[in-house]
Amino acid sequence: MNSASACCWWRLALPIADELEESLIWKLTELGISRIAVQHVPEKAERTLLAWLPSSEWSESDRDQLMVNLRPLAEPFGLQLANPTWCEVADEDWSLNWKQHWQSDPVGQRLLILPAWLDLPQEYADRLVVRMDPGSAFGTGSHPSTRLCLEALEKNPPLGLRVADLGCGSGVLGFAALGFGARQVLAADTDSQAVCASRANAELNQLDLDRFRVVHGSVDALSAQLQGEVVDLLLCNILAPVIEALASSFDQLLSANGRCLLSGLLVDQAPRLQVVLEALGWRVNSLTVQGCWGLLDVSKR
Ligand SMILES: C[S@@+](CC[C@H](N)C(=O)[O-])C[C@H]1O[C@@H](n2cnc3c(N)ncnc32)[C@H](O)[C@@H]1O
Repeated sequence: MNSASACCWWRLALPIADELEESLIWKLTELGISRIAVQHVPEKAERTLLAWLPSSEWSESDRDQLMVNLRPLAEPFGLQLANPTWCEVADEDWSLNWKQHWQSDPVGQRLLILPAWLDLPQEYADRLVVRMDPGSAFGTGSHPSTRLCLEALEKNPPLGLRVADLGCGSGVLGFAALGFGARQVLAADTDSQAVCASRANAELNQLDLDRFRVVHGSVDALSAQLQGEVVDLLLCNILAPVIEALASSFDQLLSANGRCLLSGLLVDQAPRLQVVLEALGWRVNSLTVQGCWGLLDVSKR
């Protein structure tokens, strides 16, 4: 094996069954791995989960341990994980891979997520187009937790609202919110690559700073940007334990009638999160489910 180098990545390639895709992506994200792609090969009816890990941070024993952590996820489905293939690749491999496998993606009835390098397909000419070049940030719109938010925004458009997007990734939720009528979006992410990707995508969608602004950090960074003002809607697609840890600070960001769309939780985690949120004084309006993922719509009481 090559020695680890700071500019290279370990690329994991793991053939998977359809039903394992969501829980494996969830587990990888929980373990701090956000550079993930799934290759679909329709003619072969199979898919391969790809993940990129910085070589300098993942020793051979760390990678073995990662597989030990992933294997139990197949058990509830009566499946076994295939053997992974690891290879060391250069930085550009990540984005090249996206470009090969990412297609225009209609979401709901009105939205189209369109990769930056593709032309608008004629059949979607009447859709609201969000152009994206996700770089290495999560958020192509294809993950169920993202789709749940996008569909909720379409169903209940944030007309004239000021919106915050916490954990913005590539910025996709904020751009869709603006497309569905939001007045302004303030976004934040703790991953500096996500901040860069969101800025680049804002430019791609020709949004100026009055409408879309992104900052590095979390709730505190949003608060600092707001300078005592508030938003009407908070979008937060992060994992349940993170939402749980941050929930007590959401209140300061929101207006008296404020609402939150909280995604990134597994359906099994919803009851616990609901109890935590209610204890903090939030009213849970609905739980929407897609596969094993859930979205909670909550508002101030
Ligand atoms: C699941 S991705 C969601 C990306 C995008 N909003 C979407 O819906 O597709 C979660 C994002 O939250 C960011 N994140 C994780 N913990 C965070 C925190 N405490 N505050 C702000 N961002 C956080 C991650 O860096 C990642 O970009």
